[in-house]
Formats: sequence, C-alpha cells, structure tokens
Amino acid sequence: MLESDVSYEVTEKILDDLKNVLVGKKVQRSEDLEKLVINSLKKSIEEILTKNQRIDIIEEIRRKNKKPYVIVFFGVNGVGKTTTIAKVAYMLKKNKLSCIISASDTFRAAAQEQLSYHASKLEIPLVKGKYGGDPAAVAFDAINSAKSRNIDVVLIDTAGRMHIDQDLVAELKRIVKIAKPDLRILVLDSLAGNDALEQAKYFEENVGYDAVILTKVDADAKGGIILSLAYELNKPVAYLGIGQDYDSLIPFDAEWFIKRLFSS
Ligand SMILES: Nc1nc2c(ncn2[C@@H]2O[C@H](COP(=O)(O)OP(=O)(O)OP(=O)(O)O)[C@@H](O)[C@H]2O)c(=O)[nH]1
Repeated sequence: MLESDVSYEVTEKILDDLKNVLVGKKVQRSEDLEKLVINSLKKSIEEILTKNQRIDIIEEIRRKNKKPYVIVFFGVNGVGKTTTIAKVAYMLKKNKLSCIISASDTFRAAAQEQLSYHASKLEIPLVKGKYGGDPAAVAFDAINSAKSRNIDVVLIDTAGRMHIDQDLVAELKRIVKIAKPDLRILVLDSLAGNDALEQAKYFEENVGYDAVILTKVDADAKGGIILSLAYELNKPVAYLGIGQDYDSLIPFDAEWFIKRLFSS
C-alpha cells in the first residue's frame, strides 16, 4: 500500500481494521485466510472512499440552478489544470450546458495561448487577460459576459501555484473572493505521490476547496492519494484524468479504484 502512495496514517487504519477482523478467528485453510484478509482490506478501503459524498459536476449545476454557475480550478504548476478545464468544457457541451472560459492565468503567457487553442477547437468563448494583468478582473469580466449572454457556466483557469508562493496564493484568494465560485476544484497530479497530499493540505488551509480532480491516472500511478484525501482531509475525488483527449475525464468510481489497487 505504501508503494501505491497510500499514506502511513491510512495504511495504519486499514491494518487496524484487519487486526480486528483476524483476532480470535479460526481459519481452516490458507486460501480462507487469504480471502478473509483481502475482503477486510477491500471493506476498509470502500468505507473510507464512500465516507464523502460524490460530486457530479453536471448534477451540481442542474441542482443549484444558478446562472452562471462559477467553477474555479487551481493547483501547482503543470498538474494539468488547463487540460482539465478543456475536458470539463467538453463534458458540459456534451450535456448541453453552455460555458465560457476565463483565462485568469495572466502569469504564464503560453497558458492563454493553450486555452485559446482549446476554446476555438471546442467552439467555446474565452475571456483573455493581458500578460501580467489582474486575474481577478478577467474572472469578473467573464462572469459579466456570461450574465449578458445567458451562458450557463464560467470555468476559471488560474496560474499554477507552487504552494509555497505566498504572493500567488494571496492572488488566488482574491480571485475566489471576487468570483465567489459555486465550486472550487483543486487539481492534483497522481504522479506527485505524497507530495500531492502536502499540496492538498496546504490549499485546504489557505484557500479551501470542495473537490479534487486527479490527473494523469493513465500513467503508472496507483492513486493511493485518493484514500489519503478521503481519510485525512474528507475530500472527495470527483473525476480522474486518464489521458490527453477531451473525453478522457471519468467520474471517480470506488469499485474501479479498488480493482486497480489490487491488480498487482
Ligand atoms: N497522460 C496525461 N497527461 C495529462 C493529463 N492531464 C494533463 N496532462 C498533460 O500534462 C501536461 C501539463 O498540463 P497543463 O494542462 O498544461 O497543466 P497546467 O496545470 O495548466 O500547467 P500550468 O499552467 O503551467 O500550471 C500537459 O502536457 C498535458 O497534456 C492526463 O490526465 N493524462
């Protein structure tokens, strides 16, 4: 488990559960013991994963019925925020919800170009900011534009923050204060291992978020971070990024995850 990036705390909890199941049990054959152990492990993991409510973005938008519904995405550099926003925009479009993207990453010039590329490919409007400009002002403009054009959802991209960068974190807080998002999504890279858990703790203490999207799960990571997020931070993983295409964003599914965790 530790090799699959499951944190020490979670591993300990799962082993405690296992001890409780095994103590005092008489088992006839070794296969029975193996089955007992695996079933106990699976049950503990399932309990951890189902503790938090699932978040389905489409359902949330329809349930809240507020126009525009505002979603802000943040995370450290290179975790896949921009790509994830394009995937979410695609998912919204497929579900007949219109959206506009706010390119509030005014820190990295290429980020605006990257979003322009996706926005034109997906035929979605984009509000750009000047390089070095005020990212909160860009978000504000995008929200106003959505209001005047009757657009359902605003997706706000933000500059990648090294979580130790206080200036960028203060700027992110300002974006959140001004945009008043309905949903705050932290994007984490599954390849970052336990570093991702540190990022998750830092963003929770400094900004706060409602759900996580975990990217690059198609690379070899087992995604043990999902358990740590659920157990230590009470945060649901809403979606997994499993590739670079627009349709490679899948809702998180506990059963799928357990199968993957036990697949080697
Ligand atoms: N294999 C794989 N690659 C991904 C996934 N999501 C994103 N990527 C890749 O990860 C790299 C970084 O993605 P970006 O979307 O640019 O990341 P970002 O967080 O916006 O980066 P910054 O703006 O620099 O903070 C790109 O090469 C993406 O194609 C995924 O789910 N699977």
